[in-house]
Amino acid sequence: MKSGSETTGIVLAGGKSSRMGFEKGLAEIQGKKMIEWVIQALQPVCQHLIVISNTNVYDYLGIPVYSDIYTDTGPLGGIYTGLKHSITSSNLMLACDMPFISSQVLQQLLLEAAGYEIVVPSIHGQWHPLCAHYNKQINIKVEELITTKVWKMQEAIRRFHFKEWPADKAGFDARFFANINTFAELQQIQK
Ligand SMILES: Nc1nc2c(ncn2[C@@H]2O[C@H](COP(=O)(O)OP(=O)(O)OP(=O)(O)O)[C@@H](O)[C@H]2O)c(=O)[nH]1
Repeated sequence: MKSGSETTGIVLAGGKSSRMGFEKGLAEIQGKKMIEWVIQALQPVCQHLIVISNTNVYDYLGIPVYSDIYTDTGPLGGIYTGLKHSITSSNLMLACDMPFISSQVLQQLLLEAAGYEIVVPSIHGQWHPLCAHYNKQINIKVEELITTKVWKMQEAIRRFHFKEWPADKAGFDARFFANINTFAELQQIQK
């Protein structure tokens, strides 16, 4: 394990992208792929970066890509695989379809992390568990939840010592946390 002050950025890109119709991390917004926007935001605040995906389309990024240990278990399965491969206690989990996230939000989230197993940002009470801080030590319990089919993120998070961080009260608005799921949403953004 690396020193306590280091953080791993874990990009979740192992979903089916069925609503987008193609691998959504590769969708382009202002000349850059969504996953590249996400990595750009993570880079200044993370010493290590990994991607969790079940294809080789992200190999070109030049950062380690790992495939899900438990398949078809949704984001929680991706979180498990990410934490398993992480070599730091501190981990920023980020979905590949959140291109508007910023380093400033992530930096602030890191400052909120001490003393909790999970810190989940919220905007007007709406949680964003796929842009959140996770301690590696929770992974044994995450595996238990997966194998007992507790796959819903909110239900899973409530089993841990967690904190909700109201990001709106810190001056960040919903746009930072927007995720792009459909081709129509992508076209709207590209206009
Ligand atoms: N590693 C991994 N990531 C996942 C998995 N399911 C979803 N994700 C990621 O979690 C984020 C949110 O995923 P969703 O949009 O809910 O699901 P999706 O399967 O990607 O997309 P849809 O098929 O359109 O629902 C995205 O970054 C996904 O890549 C999974 O089984 N494994």
